Amino acid sequence: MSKHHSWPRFITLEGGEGVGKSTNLAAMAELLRATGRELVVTREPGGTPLAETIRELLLAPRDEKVAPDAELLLLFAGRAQHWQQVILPALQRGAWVLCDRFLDATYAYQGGGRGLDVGLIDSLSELVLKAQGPALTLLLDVDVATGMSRASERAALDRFEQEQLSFFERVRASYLARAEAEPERMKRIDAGQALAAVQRDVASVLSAHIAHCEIHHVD
Ligand SMILES: Nc1ncnc2c1ncn2[C@@H]1O[C@H](COP(=O)(O)OP(=O)(O)OP(=O)(O)O)[C@@H](O)[C@H]1O
Ligand SMILES: Cc1cn([C@H]2C[C@H](O)[C@@H](COP(=O)(O)O)O2)c(=O)[nH]c1=O
Repeated sequence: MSKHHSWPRFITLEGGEGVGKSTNLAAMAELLRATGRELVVTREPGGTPLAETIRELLLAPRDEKVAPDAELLLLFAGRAQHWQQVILPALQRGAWVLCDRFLDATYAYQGGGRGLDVGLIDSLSELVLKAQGPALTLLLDVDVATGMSRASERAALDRFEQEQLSFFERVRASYLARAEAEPERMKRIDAGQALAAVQRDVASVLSAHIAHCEIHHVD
């Protein structure tokens, strides 16, 4: 395996369903824009026209059972396109990239939730990302019942949101295990707090990271 490279200006936001990612993304973007650098805000699955088409395929509820391997390959097809066309060029020209979900979601949903072999995810990740990834990941974490009740306030549930609670318990456990294994990169935020407290914690972690990048003049 190649040596891992973390891009300091690549930041990802993760968590289960209804944890408040969309709600917190705008304030995060504002903090990053205040640095005066270019900011690219993007998401996975998606982030390019082709990858957004793949997102539609992945999220649409359907009668046909989707094979977990097929789901995984579709995710990585979209990720390859997104990485090569959007994320990597932005990082190379010195921009911040703020991405709503990335590789950790695959370990959590396809590894934890679907029970796919983690070695398979490692291999696809190596192929597509060549051991590159974010220097900072914020994990918004709340108990599954709270997250699902927040998510279900929306009009229609997508194919993932229609899964059983036990699926989301495995997703959450997998996210938490990753945060515990990589505490420097992946910061858990208690998303069960009132929104103002969540936003304060998010801003504190992000501001510390921005200050670190500025002090150390990272490129
Ligand atoms: N800390 C909070 N306390 C109470 N409600 C919240 C909190 N954070 C977000 N919400 C509410 O929960 C709902 C879901 O939030 P949001 O859409 O930001 O979640 P999400 O993580 O983006 O969801 P998904 O990933 O499923 O799209 C929204 O109605 C939002 O206003
Ligand atoms: C990147 C990624 C995403 N998913 C799932 C997780 C969510 O249910 C949907 C995306 O929708 P949201 O608007 O971001 O909540 O896709 C996944 O299973 N694996 C992944 O790698």
